[in-house]
Amino acid sequence: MKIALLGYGKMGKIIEVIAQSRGHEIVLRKNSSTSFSGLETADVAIEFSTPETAVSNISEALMLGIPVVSGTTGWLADYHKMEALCKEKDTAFLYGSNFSLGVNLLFEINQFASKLIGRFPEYKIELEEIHHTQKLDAPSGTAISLANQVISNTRYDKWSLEPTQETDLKINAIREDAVPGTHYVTFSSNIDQLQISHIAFNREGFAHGAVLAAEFLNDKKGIYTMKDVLRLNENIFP
Ligand SMILES: NC(=O)C1=CN([C@@H]2O[C@H](COP(=O)(O)OP(=O)(O)OC[C@H]3O[C@@H](n4cnc5c(N)ncnc54)[C@H](OP(=O)(O)O)[C@@H]3O)[C@@H](O)[C@H]2O)C=CC1
Ligand SMILES: O=C(O)C1=N[C@H](C(=O)O)C[C@H](O)C1
Repeated sequence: MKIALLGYGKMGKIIEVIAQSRGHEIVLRKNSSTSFSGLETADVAIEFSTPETAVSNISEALMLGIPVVSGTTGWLADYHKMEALCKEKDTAFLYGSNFSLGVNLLFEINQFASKLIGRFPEYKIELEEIHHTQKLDAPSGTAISLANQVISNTRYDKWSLEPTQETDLKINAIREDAVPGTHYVTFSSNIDQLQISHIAFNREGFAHGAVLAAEFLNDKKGIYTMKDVLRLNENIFP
């Protein structure tokens, strides 16, 4: 498969290594100062750039009818525009706030835990994410995905970095040198605490998931998520 990398920073460089080890060819490595030359030859584009440049990068590929896997966070206010463009160009699009297997399993556990524990008002719910100091957005895309799950299952109605109402779900965003990505969801009462978490030891899980998503999207049309790639829609209980 011929892959265009839209964004060639920390993630783009690890994705390159994993893609090549799986027999794929990189036909474009785009950063802030290079052109889109070579994009037209790609079977699929993998986009990890910046919140400000994600929409233009994704649009450029979709306009050419090239399927796009996007992992950039902090641009989701425009998600519906990319969905519409994908449908108009009859191609494929997959966005994931987090491509690691571990976090996608955490999403399944959080869906269940928030539905179950959210029935008991004595438990207050809070989120915390810790990332490296170069990260441009806060809170993380993953924390927003986790928060949206809590909000759809509990009394909380919106997330906030500085909550003012009882129904605001607090997200604590911490920046520390060199942390690849840590997330906690904590359920606390006056007498005890339950907690679920994911701690990434490096960026390989994100990059591996992105390459799996690109392989999945190669022959598809439509809008997909990591649930489709990892077949998490299938009922695992007999
Ligand atoms: N979904 C997931 O699983 C994960 C998502 N992410 C997200 O991915 C994004 C990228 O992360 P990361 O690789 O760590 O960030 P980096 O800052 O290391 O890399 C960003 C890259 O984007 C490039 N860039 C800037 N402008 C453009 C442009 N106009 N067109 C193309 N590329 C451009 C930069 O180029 P230059 O160097 O020239 O400035 C740089 O190469 C972030 O939003 C992050 O939150 C990160 C990890 C996992
Ligand atoms: O910027 C990062 O590094 C990461 N970004 C993603 C996010 O915002 O959730 C995924 C991962 O946590 C690393």
